[in-house]
Amino acid sequence: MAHLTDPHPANGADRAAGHVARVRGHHRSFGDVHVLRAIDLDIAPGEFVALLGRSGCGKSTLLRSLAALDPSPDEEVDVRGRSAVAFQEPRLLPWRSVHDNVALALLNTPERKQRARLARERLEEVGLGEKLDAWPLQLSGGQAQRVSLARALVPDPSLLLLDEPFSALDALTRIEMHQLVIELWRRRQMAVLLVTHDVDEALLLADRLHVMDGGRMARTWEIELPRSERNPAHPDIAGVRAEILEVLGVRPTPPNPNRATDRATERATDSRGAA
Ligand SMILES: Nc1ncnc2c1ncn2[C@@H]1O[C@H](COP(=O)(O)OP(=O)(O)OP(=O)(O)O)[C@@H](O)[C@H]1O
Repeated sequence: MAHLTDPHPANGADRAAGHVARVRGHHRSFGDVHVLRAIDLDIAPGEFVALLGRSGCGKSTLLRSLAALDPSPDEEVDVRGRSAVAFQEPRLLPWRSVHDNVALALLNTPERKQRARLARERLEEVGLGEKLDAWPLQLSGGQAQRVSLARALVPDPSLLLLDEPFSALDALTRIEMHQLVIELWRRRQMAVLLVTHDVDEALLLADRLHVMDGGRMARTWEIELPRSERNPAHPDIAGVRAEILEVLGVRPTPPNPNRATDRATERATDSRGAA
């Protein structure tokens, strides 16, 4: 496992050559408040990148720049191919069926039958083929989040942006969603940028972790260990975890490897100074 402490990783140039996203010297201010300061980030095709940091450090603002939800100069933010976002709240229309919530994202597909087929396929992909006619209010939180993911997959994104999509879910549902996202990422070979407060989630899912602090990239880690071996008790994982918590200013509490839910429930939240 390589620990890259330089905010400008040595292999950044290689990544930039075939990137889906390249951010260079990106600044963003709201009035007098500088929210993003000289951000550099490269995401290669098929990479899984996690973005951690205390509340207000600018994670969602950076994600919004990558999703082109906020305007950014082309020379600062360059995203190739299509990007799509799923948010913490599924943002479904309650008066539309599950199927229609996904089909509505297919407005560029003029033919109704084709829209219906594509919406069904996306919902089957996230394991909701049986819920086409259900109403959003009839769904569990995890199912609603699956619909949100199905909708994000509509444009076949080369970059999927996930803004804390699992943080409102119970621990066991979160574990199922982790499996689903990894399955989708492998099958579709898309890049994923996951914004999360959950250090263990980031360590389990991502190839590369960035910690932001005060609008800057503070530190980067690359995780080369196969996901199947990413046990919280593994010395490499435990070591990186401790380093991340230190950068976040959180006193670590060791996870109990005998309880699967510990990994999902223990979170380094911003509001508490110590865990
Ligand atoms: N449209 C806006 N207008 C003014 N200030 C904003 C706007 N969007 C974000 N900010 C401010 O920018 C800062 C960074 O916000 P951002 O949502 O990016 O942080 P974050 O790291 O994602 O936080 P959290 O983890 O709580 O979601 C915050 O202080 C926030 O209040």
